[in-house]
Amino acid sequence: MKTYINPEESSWPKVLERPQFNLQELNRKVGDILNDIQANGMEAIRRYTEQFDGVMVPELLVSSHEIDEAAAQIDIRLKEAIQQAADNIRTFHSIQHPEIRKTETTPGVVCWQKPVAIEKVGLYIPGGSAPLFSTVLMLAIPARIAGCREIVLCTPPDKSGKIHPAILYAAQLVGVTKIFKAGGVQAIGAMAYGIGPVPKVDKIFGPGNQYVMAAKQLVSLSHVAIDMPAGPSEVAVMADESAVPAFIASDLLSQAEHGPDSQVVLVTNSRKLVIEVEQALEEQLSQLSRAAIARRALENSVAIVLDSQADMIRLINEYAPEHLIISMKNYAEVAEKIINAGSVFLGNYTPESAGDYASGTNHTLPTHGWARSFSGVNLDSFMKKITFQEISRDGLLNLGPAIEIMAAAEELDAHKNAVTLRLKSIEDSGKQ
Ligand SMILES: NC(=O)c1ccc[n+]([C@@H]2O[C@H](COP(=O)([O-])OP(=O)(O)OC[C@H]3O[C@@H](n4cnc5c(N)ncnc54)[C@H](O)[C@@H]3O)[C@@H](O)[C@H]2O)c1
Ligand SMILES: N[C@H](CO)Cc1c[nH]c[nH+]1
Ligand SMILES: [Zn+2]
Repeated sequence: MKTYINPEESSWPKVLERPQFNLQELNRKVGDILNDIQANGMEAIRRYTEQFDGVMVPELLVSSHEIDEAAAQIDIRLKEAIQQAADNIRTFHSIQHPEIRKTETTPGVVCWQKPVAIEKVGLYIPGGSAPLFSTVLMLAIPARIAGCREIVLCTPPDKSGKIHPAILYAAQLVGVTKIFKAGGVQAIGAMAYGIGPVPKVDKIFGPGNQYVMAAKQLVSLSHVAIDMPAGPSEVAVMADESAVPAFIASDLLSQAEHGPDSQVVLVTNSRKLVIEVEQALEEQLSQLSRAAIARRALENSVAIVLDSQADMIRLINEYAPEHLIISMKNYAEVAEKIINAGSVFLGNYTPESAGDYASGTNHTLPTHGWARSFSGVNLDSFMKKITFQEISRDGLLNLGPAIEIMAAAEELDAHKNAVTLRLKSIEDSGKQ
């Protein structure tokens, strides 16, 4: 981790720069694969699965036998943990149900908005370097609560053509309707276009590596909606002298171990803390199975010392981290001033892993600064809203003249006429 002491504000964008992809090259490569999939369907999907996942998969659809087999392989303690996490995720997302509220905007003019589930959703579950079965819970539980009719899941097969049993177990537990062995761009193309046994879905959800993220963005230009750009994981920690260096190191490493393109950031007003965190990082790294990945992510990462708390807050809002941990004495006060972050974790006893797995909040969150404008996945993500209105005769008498004047001013006679004809009929019926 590189350390910066009171960097000039003008240099913050450079200091906070995220690992860059060659976007043009990435989009060209991913675009070519998508075109091939559109043109050659299943043959292309099998070919790319062999090329990128190293396995030929004759049948994409996971059978009920494979699902039963997986359930038998899961340890009872893992099943209980998954159940506890699922219950909390269900509780937190259930309270997000929007109310239907009618309002009378003008006497006789009643308007309301009704949330309706998106019918067919596609969930992408990363599987390249770790089987993220927790992401199954994060996506399928709100999809079920929203009432989505078809919940399709794609995830890459391993070298023997199998899917990790915990992914299959979690998927059947929370009501995924079909599971397919497809990863990366192949999976996104299959769900966007509807290829072979994979149905075309209306919206694709889920995180993934740079290829998955680029594919989601490309198919969203013309074929399907997507949740948001959710790419390589990141965390920022704001800490003062009340923080525990070992806890901070563990939180930084928990996101660094996701992938070499992850980024972690420490912002503090204490130089001593930076030194202690660096020592703790070294101690903990030696015990991690994914130490090599985490070390590479730490090369993208920074510790920043800022003497003023107001500057710390401004810098974090500029960075807009996917996850933010606030380990400061006055964390509640600081949290109030955060305007750009995917998910915020308060105090010394709230590790970011809690949100990754089991506290109930969603871990599919905007990365790469997209937290400035996107929310993480929530119940609303699986719904669209239809507006309704009903206007009575009196209502049209009250509102009609304004519509006529506005339509005339926009020189749209037919629009005006749709009101004028009705007003005239009301007038005529009053004369009889
Ligand atoms: N933001 C979030 O909410 C969130 C949540 C969980 C995970 N993540 C991130 O998701 C990512 C998961 O990445 P992953 O790689 O482990 O799994 P992945 O499933 O996203 O990607 C694996 C797939 O990438 C494709 N691929 C690999 N090399 C390729 C190449 N050269 N060209 C084209 N396609 C290629 C393969 O088809 C493979 O199946 C990590 O970066 C992690 O940080 C983010
Ligand atoms: N931290 C990831 C989101 O950025 C989610 C995750 C899944 N499993 C562990 N962590
Ligand atoms: Zn994580």
